[in-house]
Amino acid sequence: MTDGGPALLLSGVGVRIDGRTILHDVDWRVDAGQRWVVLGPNGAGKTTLLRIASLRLHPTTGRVEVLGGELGRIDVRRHRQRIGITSAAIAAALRAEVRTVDVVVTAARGALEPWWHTYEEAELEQAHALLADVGIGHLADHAIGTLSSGERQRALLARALMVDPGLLILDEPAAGLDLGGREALMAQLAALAADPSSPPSILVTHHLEEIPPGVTHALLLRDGAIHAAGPAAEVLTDGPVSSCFGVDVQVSASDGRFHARAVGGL
Ligand SMILES: Nc1ncnc2c1ncn2[C@@H]1O[C@H](COP(=O)(O)OP(=O)(O)OP(=O)(O)O)[C@@H](O)[C@H]1O
Repeated sequence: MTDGGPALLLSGVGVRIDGRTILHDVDWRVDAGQRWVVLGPNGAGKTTLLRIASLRLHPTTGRVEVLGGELGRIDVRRHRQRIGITSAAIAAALRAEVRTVDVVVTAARGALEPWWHTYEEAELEQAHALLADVGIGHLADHAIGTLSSGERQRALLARALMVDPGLLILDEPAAGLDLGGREALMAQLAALAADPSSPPSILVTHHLEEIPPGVTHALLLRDGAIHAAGPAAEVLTDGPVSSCFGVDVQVSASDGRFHARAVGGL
């Protein structure tokens, strides 16, 4: 983090592609100690928003500041190195034969293959320690392609943490996991959230059940615009969630977890 400033600051951000508005007038601030969840219907613009937050897309309008650097005035490649990210795109880009520990350590150079760079013993030790932290230390020497989906997600989480990030971005980390895999990941993310030294984070999901305990804030996106944003306990409630998704839902919360179910006829 930088001088107590925001990890992420978006002002008047808009994205237009081929004459179509994908994001519109987004103002958003993520501060130290905050853990955000971003929710919204298919096509709402969540992935586009994450691409901007991770410095992978320039907006058409507005201002983007990440970890103290303003987009347009920073070396984007170097700055990206300070953002830990897990996404299906990274998972898909990994060659199945790469060892799990190499999937983690290569993040230190922004690489996907171990032979492109040399790594110090201390970096390999850190990668092993991170795998142990996320509960899969015993799989360090296994090829990433042999891991279950849940184990792979945890390996990606370790990879994201390898860069000692100032901002952690998790794009649908629980997508496709079975109940056991999802709950193990939720426990892992809850432990991370409970650690005061963890960086601020942004997690995108489609399901309230995939929000880990410890999330502090929520942003609801609809049609490319912010529908609601603020403390999770206020935003993740019947009214805002129902109107965002266009479905009458009842939201319940217990022990830091959220559940939504439709009420009335669909
Ligand atoms: N490169 C692009 N060219 C054209 N349209 C795009 C491009 N990227 C995104 N879009 C469109 O922008 C809208 C928002 O897409 P985005 O992927 O950000 O939504 P999302 O909220 O992540 O959706 P989902 O929940 O389905 O993953 C969609 O209608 C999509 O088709």
